[in-house]
Amino acid sequence: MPVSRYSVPQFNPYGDDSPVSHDEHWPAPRATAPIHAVLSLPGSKSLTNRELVLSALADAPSILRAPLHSRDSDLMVEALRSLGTTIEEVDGSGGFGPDLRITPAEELFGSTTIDCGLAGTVMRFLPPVAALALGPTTFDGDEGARRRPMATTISSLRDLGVDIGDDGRAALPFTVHGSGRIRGGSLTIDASSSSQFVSGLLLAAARFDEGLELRHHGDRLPSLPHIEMTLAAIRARGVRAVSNEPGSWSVEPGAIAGADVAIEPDLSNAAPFLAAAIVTGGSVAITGWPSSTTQVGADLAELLPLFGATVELEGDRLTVTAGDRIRGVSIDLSTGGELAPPLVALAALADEPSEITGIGHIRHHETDRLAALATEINNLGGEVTELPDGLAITPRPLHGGLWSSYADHRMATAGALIGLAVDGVLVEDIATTAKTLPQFPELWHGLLTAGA
Ligand SMILES: O=C(O)C1=C[C@@H](OP(=O)(O)O)[C@@H](O)[C@H](O)C1
Ligand SMILES: C=C(OP(=O)(O)O)C(=O)O
Repeated sequence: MPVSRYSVPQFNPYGDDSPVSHDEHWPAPRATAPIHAVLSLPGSKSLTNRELVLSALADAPSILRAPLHSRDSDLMVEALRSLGTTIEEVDGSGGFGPDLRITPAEELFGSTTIDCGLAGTVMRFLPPVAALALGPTTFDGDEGARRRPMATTISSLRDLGVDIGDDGRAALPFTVHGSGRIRGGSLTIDASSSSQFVSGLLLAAARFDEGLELRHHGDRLPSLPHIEMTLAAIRARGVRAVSNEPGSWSVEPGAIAGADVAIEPDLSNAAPFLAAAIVTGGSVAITGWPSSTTQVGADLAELLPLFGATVELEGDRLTVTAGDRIRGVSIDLSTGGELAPPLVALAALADEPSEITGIGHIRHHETDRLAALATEINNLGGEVTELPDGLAITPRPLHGGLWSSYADHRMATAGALIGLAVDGVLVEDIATTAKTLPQFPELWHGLLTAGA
């Protein structure tokens, strides 16, 4: 499988030609004055990977403008190419790499192995696509990917009549023996550990003979806005896709249209940058902020004021300005669990205790994020306690030390955020930010030099 220019081994966060090892310890820059910066960010991972899948399943070519180019999106591109989709780079309309032209295959072919890396969107969105291909497709990924829940993807495809072998495994690696079609119909699944189980089925469902009536049965359903994002992306391609009642969705069978889609900036990746304003007593503005969006990162406009900040949206520029103190918060973050790492780091720097709950499912993200955040903040002198579905954070004076990233991009950026306020924080494996934002170290250094 070709290694793309954004893949981790070749990614150098320092901007020169020397190779960067995952073992290198990155001295997190310490802010000595309030940050005042304006920046723009690359495209959304969640939107890019949905649009890539829908484009591959469409009945005509598509163009993605300003898509994300990162490890997760490159893995998706390579996987779809290996199933027969043509994906070409064309002149870029954004500042972060080329646009993409996607020409669907006449017929998708398996007989391939897909490297999922650590990308939830690749491992949960592509098995249904592989079932629509002819021939076997083996899915595998990083060591950490083999620990992520896959049982619902596997059992749901089996319930739809797809052959996934039977070695008793409910995790990567596994092989989908695609027959080129899925009958579809009614299906009940347990998506309590990830909304991606729902999104993966819905994205392919218009290509099932009978479409899909999908129902969730389980004690909770995290990340609902991501399911709304999936439905909106499908509808924008001319397919009827609705949620009839909470926890139930239907997609009618039919052609998925080709489209010309502008990908919004990644608003979840905006979180550490906006939080940097609060940590340093300054202000940070992000340009290209959409006026309406399905991205859960838009909730930062309501979440950051809870920490005492002011948020203003003027045109396409969202500005966060620090208050005179960092307040503690009590938040249920079940809809936006991917925002937890930067918000927990912010809470560790507040002047009163916080509780962030509703996020038991983030134990199944890139790493067990509840354990990882508690361990790393406590190693620096903090007091964070794990709750069954969240964290209790009591701010303590923090000291420098090594911050482990656990191959988790959001752990690495949370360490950088703490390092702004604490001397001597060394972030292990900053290169892991290439999962969704290869430019992170460069943009972060840019924050500190802005206006200097
Ligand atoms: O569908 C998506 O693009 C995503 C869904 C969410 O997953 P979970 O439901 O597993 O939290 C989110 O946390 C992840 O970063 C991206
Ligand atoms: C949970 C995340 O990623 P994934 O898409 O791999 O699930 C994330 O980006 O925070």
